[in-house]
Amino acid sequence: LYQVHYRELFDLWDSDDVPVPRKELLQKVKGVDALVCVLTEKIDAELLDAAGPNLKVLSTMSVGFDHLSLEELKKRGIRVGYTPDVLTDSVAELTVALLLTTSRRLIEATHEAKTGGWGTWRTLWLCGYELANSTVGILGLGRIGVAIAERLKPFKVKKFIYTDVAPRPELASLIDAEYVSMDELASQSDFLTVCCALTPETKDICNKDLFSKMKNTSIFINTSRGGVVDQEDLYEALSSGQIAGAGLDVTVPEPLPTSHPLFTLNNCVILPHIASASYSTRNAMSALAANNLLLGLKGQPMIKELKL
Ligand SMILES: O=C(O)[C@H](O)CO
Repeated sequence: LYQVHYRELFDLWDSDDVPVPRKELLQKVKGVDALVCVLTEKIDAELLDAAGPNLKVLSTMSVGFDHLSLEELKKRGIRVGYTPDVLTDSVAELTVALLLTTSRRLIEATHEAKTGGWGTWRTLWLCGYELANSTVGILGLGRIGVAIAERLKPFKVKKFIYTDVAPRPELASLIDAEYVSMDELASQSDFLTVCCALTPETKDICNKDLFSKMKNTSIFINTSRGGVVDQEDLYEALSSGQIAGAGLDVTVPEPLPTSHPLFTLNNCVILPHIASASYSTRNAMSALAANNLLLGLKGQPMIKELKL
């Protein structure tokens, strides 16, 4: 009985291997009151039209919301829940792991050890860059940027700097970070980590112009969204030695085709968008997404709701 009831009330795409095919989603969404989605689903006018006027609540299991057409949602009076905060620790932890993997060349090193490249101990072999006495730059200071800096501080970082649309003194004071211009961020950072959301303003913000101002000993890290980086410019900067290395957890597109030129570079570490992928965080994200949805359906304030 429970199952029959359940099936009448819910429709679940029960596969973690492939996203729901768009055609199927457009059919199944028809007439629903509420929808939970992840970042692989584009929630745009076409989908909202297919859902129709019953749809009152959308809950995305993500902190990012660049897959949602906020304007279209607002126009239709649809409330939107999302999942900030619960993933901050996991994303910050992975960012530190990716930074160290890139700067200390761990992927190259394990490859050499496994494939016979490990000869005698050599003075400059596989040397990288260390955090001690470095300047770490944060592009877009929010909860995640602060959490990354808090984790990096014990590595004896000398200075934290950040840029954003405007100074964020409250957050910056938590990590003693100095507000600088974009140009200063580029030229002073030994490690530059991107933590901003993808918006029309930040699209391709990490481009030739930024890379050309960076030191050729600096490491670029992105765990936000691939769209903030001009990947052709990044390839150029990495292959010409303009910058020392890059660690990316996000790309355009995702998955990044295995034939992509960035995969040919030893100084580029690419992860498949796993920053929040810990069991506890994904559980917390899904519980928050479900609770946001239920509260929205009851007409109550969601735990985490986007202001449209
Ligand atoms: O937006 C998000 O939530 C991350 O990219 C995936 O956890």
